[in-house]
Amino acid sequence: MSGAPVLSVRSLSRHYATGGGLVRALDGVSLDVAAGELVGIFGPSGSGKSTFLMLAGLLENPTSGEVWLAGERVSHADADLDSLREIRRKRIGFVFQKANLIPFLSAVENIALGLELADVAPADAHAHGRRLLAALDLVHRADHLPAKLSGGEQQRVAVARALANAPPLILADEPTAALDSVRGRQVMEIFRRIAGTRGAAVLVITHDPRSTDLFDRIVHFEDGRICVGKVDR
Ligand SMILES: Nc1ncnc2c1ncn2[C@@H]1O[C@H](COP(=O)(O)OP(=O)(O)OP(=O)(O)O)[C@@H](O)[C@H]1O
Repeated sequence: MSGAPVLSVRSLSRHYATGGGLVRALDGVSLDVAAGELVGIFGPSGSGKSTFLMLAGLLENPTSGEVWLAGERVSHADADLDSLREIRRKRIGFVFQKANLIPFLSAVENIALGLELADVAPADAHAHGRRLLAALDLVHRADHLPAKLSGGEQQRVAVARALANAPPLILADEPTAALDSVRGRQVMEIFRRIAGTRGAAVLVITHDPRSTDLFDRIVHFEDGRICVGKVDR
């Protein structure tokens, strides 16, 4: 459906039954994110940010509520996670705190791998990987193994890998937490660029208040909910 938000989350909850009682990790969160939007997710530790990203990213089912992608309901309490794998692979790019690159593959091979698994010819996958690395000022490191790259370079490779199949939705969970402020800023600026030039919807969980100027919108989580009154800057 054209015009629909890239991501629409409706009354999403995730509860865990633990020995100590019911944990309401996420408790009725609704949020729409449009194409081209860069949204920052802030909130104290344990406020439900990562849980939200896992559910929005179709990595877990909610206890209740729904996740819609481009106007299509894809996830709900009874959704079959296995059947969501294909949607996840094609339509969502993930970046986590650690780059988690495959150590015995070069930077460009790390990016190309997912494309090759999706039946892109190896030569095309590698050429595309190099183009992405060039866009992130990293093409001179294309043939290096991850161990030869700095933390910031590894994280940029991870961003390139997430972009490889041009997903309309990028979800990043504290992608700059392991980086110094300069490199962290670089990575955040790349997300800004991706939203602006590729029209991707990008959600980034961060604790770093130094990047707030880059976001179109900031959402604050507290106790598994979005803080009303703090939704927009
Ligand atoms: N599998 C689980 N079982 C029980 N409780 C859980 C589980 N996963 C998360 N929680 C709880 O849900 C709440 C929200 O956790 P979540 O990881 O989403 O918070 P967060 O805001 O991402 O925190 P941080 O900033 O520290 O990463 C926390 O109280 C956490 O302990």
